[in-house]
Amino acid sequence: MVLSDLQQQIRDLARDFAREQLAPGAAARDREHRFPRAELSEMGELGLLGMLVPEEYGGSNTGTLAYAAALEEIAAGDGPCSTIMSVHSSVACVPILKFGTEEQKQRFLPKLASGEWIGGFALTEPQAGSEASNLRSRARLDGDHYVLDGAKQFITSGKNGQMIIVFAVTDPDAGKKGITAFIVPTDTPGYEVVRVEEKLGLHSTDTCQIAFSSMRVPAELRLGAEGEGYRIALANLEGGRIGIGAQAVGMARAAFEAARDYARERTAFGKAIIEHQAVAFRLADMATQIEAARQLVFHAAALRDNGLPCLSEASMAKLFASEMAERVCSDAIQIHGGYGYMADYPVERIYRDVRICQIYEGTSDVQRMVIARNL
Ligand SMILES: CC(C)(COP(=O)(O)OP(=O)(O)OC[C@H]1O[C@@H](n2cnc3c(N)ncnc32)[C@H](O)[C@@H]1OP(=O)(O)O)[C@@H](O)C(=O)NCCC(=O)NCCSC(=O)CCS(=O)O
Repeated sequence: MVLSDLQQQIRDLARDFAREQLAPGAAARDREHRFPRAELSEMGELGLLGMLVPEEYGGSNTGTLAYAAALEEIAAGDGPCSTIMSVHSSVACVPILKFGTEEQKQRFLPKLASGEWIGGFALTEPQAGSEASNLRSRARLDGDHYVLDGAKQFITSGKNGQMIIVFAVTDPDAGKKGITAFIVPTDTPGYEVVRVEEKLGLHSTDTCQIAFSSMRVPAELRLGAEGEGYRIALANLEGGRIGIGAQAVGMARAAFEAARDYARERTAFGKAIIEHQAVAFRLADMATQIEAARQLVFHAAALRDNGLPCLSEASMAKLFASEMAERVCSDAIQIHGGYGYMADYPVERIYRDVRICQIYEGTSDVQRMVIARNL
């Protein structure tokens, strides 16, 4: 897949920003568990947080392929920033764009596209991960408000974000067709961050358990029709999975580049270790796997840009890229030897950050289920 001149320019802008503004502070933010608020504001100013939003709503409207290329670059500079960007763009902005009323689009998209607001997506519950329709959160209509009660788990930007798309059951007898989506500003009374999870990687993102107790959401913030929520969730996760594939490629590439550069510098047995065939072949395999994953991601993105079905292709891209990325990051550590295991070198952090790509927005086995259903 060859990017157009414009897509290359957008990718290069993201690459320069990620190298100059994100990568230098990534280790410190990881160590200090610091949310990248200033960095996100800069990303908003550059148009990187509104890439899937049309200009009329304040976005840069670059399309999914340019978005995937840019997201790879952001991920190569800083995995956590790419997670926030991916969730914000694919599963917070796009649902409003696709299913929102004109009033909802006017009210929320400009703030999201500029980065003034960061968005999230709350489908998962403590008992409902892969079986996403098994929701217990309830929403009942009371006058001109819905009243929401329940809990959500693993919600990116649940604390530091300003708006979350929330899924809850409005008709318990209707199964998957009883789920409804809502746009919930996080300052809504009754929205509570119960805890921010401690986790293996992505330390500068907030991954939250959220509780809603008698949370009153105005009826005009219902997204789509009553009962349409599950379809909205799955349709947007399809796009989200392309983004996570791109993130995985970017983090794998960063680990690969660190290993390649280290192999050029480090000597053993009288020569740079890259001149040893074992190391050179390992690097060649890593580069090949990264390129293969990138092409799967770009292919799914191009299908989506052309309005073509890409359910399986999005799952294939996420599955292959995320599993590839763990192998490549592990190989990158191996090439660094003992130093690769130490926090002084970036591969240790990237290895921790990339692991989640096989889990969130659908585990590898969920992707296999989706692919297998469509064989
Ligand atoms: C494992 C699953 C894929 C199983 O799905 P289901 O069997 O429950 O769903 P279906 O019955 O097939 O579909 C229901 C309904 O939706 C329509 N649909 C499905 N996919 C699409 C699509 N891509 N585009 C449009 N519409 C779609 C389908 O046609 C059906 O409609 P009708 O009944 O025909 O009208 C699924 O459960 C699954 O994906 N599980 C994983 C969930 C997951 O990824 N969770 C993570 C959420 S992320 C989060 O909450 C916070 C973390 S974060 O990222 O911050």
